[in-house]
Amino acid sequence: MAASGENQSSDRSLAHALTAKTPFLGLKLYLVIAICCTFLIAAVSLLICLCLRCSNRISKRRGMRVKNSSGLVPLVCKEIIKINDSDRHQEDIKVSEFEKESKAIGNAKLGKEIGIEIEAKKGSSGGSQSERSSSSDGLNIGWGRWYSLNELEMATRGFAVENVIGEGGYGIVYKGVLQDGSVVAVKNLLNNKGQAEKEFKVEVEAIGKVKHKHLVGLLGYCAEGAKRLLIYEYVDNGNLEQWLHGDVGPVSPLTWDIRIQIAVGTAKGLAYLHEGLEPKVVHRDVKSSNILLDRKWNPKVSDFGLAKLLGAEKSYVTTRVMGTFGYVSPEYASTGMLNEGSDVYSFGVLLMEIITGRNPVDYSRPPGEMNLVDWFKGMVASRRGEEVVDPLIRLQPSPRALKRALLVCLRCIDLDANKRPKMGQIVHMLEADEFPFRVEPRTTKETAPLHSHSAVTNKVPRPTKDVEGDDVQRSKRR
Ligand SMILES: Nc1ncnc2c1ncn2[C@@H]1O[C@H](COP(=O)(O)OP(=O)(O)OP(=O)(O)O)[C@@H](O)[C@H]1O
Repeated sequence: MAASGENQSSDRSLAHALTAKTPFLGLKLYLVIAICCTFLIAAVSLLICLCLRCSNRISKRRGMRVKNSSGLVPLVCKEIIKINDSDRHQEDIKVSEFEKESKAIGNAKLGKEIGIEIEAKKGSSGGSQSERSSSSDGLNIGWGRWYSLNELEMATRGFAVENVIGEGGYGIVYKGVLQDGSVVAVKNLLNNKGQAEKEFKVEVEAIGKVKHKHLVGLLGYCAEGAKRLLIYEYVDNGNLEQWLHGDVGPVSPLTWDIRIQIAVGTAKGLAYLHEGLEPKVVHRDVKSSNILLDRKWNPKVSDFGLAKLLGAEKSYVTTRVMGTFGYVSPEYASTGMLNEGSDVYSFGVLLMEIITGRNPVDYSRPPGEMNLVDWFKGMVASRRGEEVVDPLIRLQPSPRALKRALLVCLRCIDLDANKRPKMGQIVHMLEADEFPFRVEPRTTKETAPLHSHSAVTNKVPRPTKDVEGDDVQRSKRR
């Protein structure tokens, strides 16, 4: 009884204490306790949430490391190192532009590869410094790889003067030997902010994926700090300009057949850029110093720095006029309107240069001969076509072969860009024995003299399907 009385009195005093007012805002004790408990629960929940997010991030990072260690995607690119959280929003914008670009490029494989690169860019911003520096060496980037500056310095013996192969408008080109013994050409782009970097981006993104036996392959690039370098396959026999205009002695090693082989290979490389890619690529700087040669005189078109991607739906793009004096088509020079017809014109000038051994513009010649195109047209118009052949060619071409080559030149430089043949047609024209002769009346046409451009194109049948297309094959078989 006494015990139960004690219990009752302690319950009463507890209830009294709980309902008693506290100094905290005059609230009753049980209310204060309830508020404290709520705060505590909220704080604990918040803490648990934070821990969960943290562990999620760690496991994501681990997952990425595993993926990267398989070599599927590069962990980071040096360019990405500079990205910090404050740049994050900016970077997201860049990535979406990048995505747009990859869509514009249109090539499914290319888009996929760029997609991988975007993933790598997005994921890399959280990587540690040690991860970044260790992963920058020799990473596969789908079409090529990133090279470290250190690796290139070793390859070129510290960019030694003795390793310089040449110098172009955008930088110095060095010969380099990589650690695995492979020889490369390293183009060290001038640190000229606007242009060089722009060229760099165009080349890297657009040309890296382009592989063709008559195009100089881009193997990869290096971007460290302000340095921008492009690494190309090394082509070991100089460029066409050196062989045409250099001191080769009284007889050129470039025979007529070799010259035509060079012209055909070049045309094939350009045809691939214009017709084999979607969207097409216009080279914009077709000229003899951009035709590299191997020991068997196989040509490789180089220097895609000026390349501009054309959207499939566009027939031309308007852009700032670039290219090299003497090779630029009149409509491109005057309006800046560029399409593959401009490359065809430049190819026509290049073919004239190959045939004649003359520079497109040569101020050391008499006034009437300074401009190759004008002189050439004049010579053909006055039926002196045989006289335009390079005097350093010992064995003259047959009249038939010469006529074919001269006619291709004239077709390429047609002032009406729409009338110029496509590069693919040019390949056929240069290779087809029948061109520009019909199969039957060959004997009579063969002896016909060459006339001026317009006269020739009127008299001789234009290379329609009969000459350029399937029918060529048929007539050959016949
Ligand atoms: N992949 C390569 N392999 C071997 N030599 C090369 C290679 N790329 C360039 N060269 C050499 O380096 C020289 C400079 O090349 P680059 O493309 O920079 O300039 P360019 O074509 O002479 O002039 P521009 O910049 O006006 O087009 C070329 O003349 C060429 O002989």
